[in-house]
Amino acid sequence: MAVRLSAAADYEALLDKYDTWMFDCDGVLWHGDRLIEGAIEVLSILRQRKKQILFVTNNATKSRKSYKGKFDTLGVEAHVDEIYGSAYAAAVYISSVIKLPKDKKVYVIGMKGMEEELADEGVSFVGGTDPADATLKPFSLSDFTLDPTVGAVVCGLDTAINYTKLSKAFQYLTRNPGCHFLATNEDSTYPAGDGLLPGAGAISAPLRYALGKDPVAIGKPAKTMLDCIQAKVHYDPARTIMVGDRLNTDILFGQNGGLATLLVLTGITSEAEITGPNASSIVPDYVTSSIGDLRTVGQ
Ligand SMILES: O=C(O)[C@H](O)[C@H](O)COP(=O)(O)O
Repeated sequence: MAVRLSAAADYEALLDKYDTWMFDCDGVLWHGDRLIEGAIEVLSILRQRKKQILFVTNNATKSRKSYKGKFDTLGVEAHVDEIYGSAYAAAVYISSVIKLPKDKKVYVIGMKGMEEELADEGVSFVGGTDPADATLKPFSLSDFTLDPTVGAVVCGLDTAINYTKLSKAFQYLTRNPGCHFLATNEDSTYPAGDGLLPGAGAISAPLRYALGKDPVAIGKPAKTMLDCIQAKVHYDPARTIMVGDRLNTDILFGQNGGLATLLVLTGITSEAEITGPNASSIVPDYVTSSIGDLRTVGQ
């Protein structure tokens, strides 16, 4: 049963209990480019209390460096080595887990952030934001030249997705022997501004349906993301809390990593999913309405 936080003493107790605070971004700290009320103040209180802060996002559209730019624009203090995105995790997975040979490339369905993280890991890639793949003319196999050096396809959120990209990815995954099928994350939707938009999971869905197989998913809730963080940062799981808005990614990620979990109701998960007859089997340790509620603790 989740503990519903409400009194200042509840939040004060959480601050005493946990030294490392991992924050999801979309739906917890902001919606699109709109900060959630109180987010800046709470992060400032945590820093004043000398807490370790990490940002753990499934959004693969930005690299760690470009995410730092978003934090700066929004006036949120953040340092690049505190930011862990699924594009970074996917690039590390390809270079350090799969150990894709240097003469092999990755076909990218995704945006600049994925390309920047692959480049930072020294991984060659094609596709992505290449204008040649942005064409909206009907895809024809006779116009397509298979690149035999493509050894992996990585699929992330791509707001310029089209039939050409899906068809090229399908060719590589069915005609290049041993070609890896990877997804940065599998979020079905994400909160943007005043509503929801299809997430990365909705981008890879056509490929998994056409192929009849699932990709290896890198982001939350997979432990791969936590492995990337543990390779860079020391933290004590017993004194670490994951703050998220989605049960099947953020909260499950925390549980898979042996972390405490705090669900906020400013993003994807609604009250009906945690109480009543249709409540999810994924039960967070704590629930509060918004991250802004923690402002009630003394500065
Ligand atoms: O890829 C997506 O679907 C979205 O960018 C993702 O859902 C947002 O990631 P979050 O910051 O909530 O982990």
